[in-house]
Amino acid sequence: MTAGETGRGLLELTRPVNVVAASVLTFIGAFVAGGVTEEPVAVAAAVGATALAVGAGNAINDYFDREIDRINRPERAIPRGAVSPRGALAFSIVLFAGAVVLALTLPPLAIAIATVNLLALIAYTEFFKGLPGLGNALVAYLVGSTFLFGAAAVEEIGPAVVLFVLAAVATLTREIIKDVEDIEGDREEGLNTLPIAIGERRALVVAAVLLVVAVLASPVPFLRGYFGVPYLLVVAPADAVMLFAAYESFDDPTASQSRLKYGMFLAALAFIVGRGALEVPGL
Ligand SMILES: CC(C)=CCC/C(C)=C/CC/C(C)=C/CC/C(C)=C/COC[C@H](O)COP(=O)(O)O
Ligand SMILES: CC(C)=CCC/C(C)=C/CC/C(C)=C/CC/C(C)=C/COP(=O)(O)OP(=O)(O)O
Ligand SMILES: [Mg+2]
Repeated sequence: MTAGETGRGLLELTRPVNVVAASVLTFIGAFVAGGVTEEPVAVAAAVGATALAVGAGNAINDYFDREIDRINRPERAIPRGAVSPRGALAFSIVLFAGAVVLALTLPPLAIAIATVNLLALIAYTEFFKGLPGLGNALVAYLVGSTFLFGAAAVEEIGPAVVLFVLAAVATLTREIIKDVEDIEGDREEGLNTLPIAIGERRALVVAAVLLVVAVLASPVPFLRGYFGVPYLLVVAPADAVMLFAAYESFDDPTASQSRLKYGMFLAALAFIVGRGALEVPGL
């Protein structure tokens, strides 16, 4: 294995797309709270802590999942031999340490959120992933919490709570669909995920109902005055993509979970556009 292949493997372990996306969510939390210009250093520290924590969480997840991934995802860095399990664990520990250092520079509520999240990231795979729905709910909380974390960094949590709920419910939907996709490997490993516990179709119905609830609630940030009218113009197509993905999940969970992720990214853009529109007179 060359140094370049190992380096690429380590980068891959972090799931850089998720690292960037989660970091953007933390920024949005601070942006919606109106604190980016007043507290740029705190916002940068919160975004950095999120990036390092998500990278660490993904790396330690692949370390703990290395046997499942030999079945479900043999192309991943550890099963294909690009990174050793011990190397992945050491890399994760370094990233976790960096997240702690940055989080400790933040206000008490942000430190509290980071403490819960870092412990949850370490505990997720070993203790929660195999519990029907609980593992999914923990990942959903983690994703939604990024908005709270960014808002807590600038000490104005209010508007982020609605975004927390929307992101958590949409992520819960996607996590359930991902478990349907991974059901064979999870079953081999003795994990009692929701699709294994209640059946694939029932799990997909639960996922679809959750998403419909989130979509119906998606106008709330506009109704509460957190976002301007342009928010509705961007969240509407995002809602349509996510609803189609939920419908698609019954036939093709792989395509569905991927499309759902893009719909959620578009919804995150709607949050940025919606809050930015309030700064533009007349919008
Ligand atoms: C209805 C409505 C308006 C919903 C809002 C949806 C929203 C803004 C969701 C945020 C989701 C998002 C952009 C998450 C960031 C990416 C991330 C950290 C995902 C969580 O990763 C866990 C996942 O299981 C990893 O698997 P994979 O993504 O396949 O690598
Ligand atoms: C704000 C702070 C301090 C932290 C943010 C924490 C966040 C946003 C975490 C995002 C969610 C995350 C990275 C969870 C880690 C565990 C993980 C990758 C769960 C999904 O993995 P599996 O259920 O094993 O499925 P796959 O590995 O096939 O994706
Ligand atoms: Mg995994």
